[in-house]
Amino acid sequence: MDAVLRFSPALSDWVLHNLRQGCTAAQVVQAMRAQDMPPDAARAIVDAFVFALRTGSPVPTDSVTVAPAYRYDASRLPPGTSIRTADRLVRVAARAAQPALAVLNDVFSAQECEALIALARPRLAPSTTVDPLTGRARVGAQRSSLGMFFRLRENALIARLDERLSELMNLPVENGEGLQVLHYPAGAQSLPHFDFLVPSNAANQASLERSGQRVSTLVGYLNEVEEGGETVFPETGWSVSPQRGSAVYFEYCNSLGQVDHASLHAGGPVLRGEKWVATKWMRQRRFVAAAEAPGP
Ligand SMILES: O=C(O)CCC(=O)C(=O)O
Ligand SMILES: [Fe+2]
Repeated sequence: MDAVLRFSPALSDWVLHNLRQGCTAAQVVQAMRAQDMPPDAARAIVDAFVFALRTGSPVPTDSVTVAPAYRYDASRLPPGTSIRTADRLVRVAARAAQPALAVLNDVFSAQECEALIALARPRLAPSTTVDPLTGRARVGAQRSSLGMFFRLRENALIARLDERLSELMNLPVENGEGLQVLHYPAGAQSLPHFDFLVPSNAANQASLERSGQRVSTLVGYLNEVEEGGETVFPETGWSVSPQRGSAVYFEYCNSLGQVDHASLHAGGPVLRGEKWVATKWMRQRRFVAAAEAPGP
């Protein structure tokens, strides 16, 4: 059951100030605990502010609603130090539990990476993010990358990769959104964001009703970045370095439908060279794009 936690507007101003100055959530929680705030209350308050700032929702002024803590299910990723799919042996380089995350090597061959880049390059357009307030695609103030989507199984290569990622992510191919390729030129980045759709935004309702929540992401690295471009998880201090053919996999929606705020992540600035990634997002149910949905 949700509980309401009240606090002074002065505390609200102080939390906001510190987060805007670049303090991490953990640092702000620590400072509140040092002032004898109970740890769970400090965590819930700071979490609500981080969520509001990252999703463009209104920031709390004197109270937050505390939802039950995220319950971690067993990871959908198959166990073991390597995972054999129909056509490939993927090696598990590292796993973390909270958020459920893994670094995977040999997900894509060098030839597959090159082919994906060559197919995507002529179709790139300025990346959009889903506007957290309207739910509509918006050319990104949050991103400075270029992107495109393949249709599910649109050619033999994409069909093979859709199958492989479905096996790794342990959900049907049909639950996947079309593979997205992003290109970050030098200097580009994506700011910290959640991949799940913020349910409180009315404009996300239609997509959530059609296909359910996004539950997991696999970001595959298609080239060697000379410097920078790590995928960073600021809530946990994790950072994954891009390496051609490798991927970072993470989960953020459990069987209760709760979403995990620890999955906040960003594409760090590309300092030298360029960065290409292929991203697969999985839904709770078959993915139905807006264009396929029956009209009103
Ligand atoms: O570029 C990255 O490292 C992260 C990409 C990402 O977060 C996304 O595509 O949603
Ligand atoms: Fe993301």
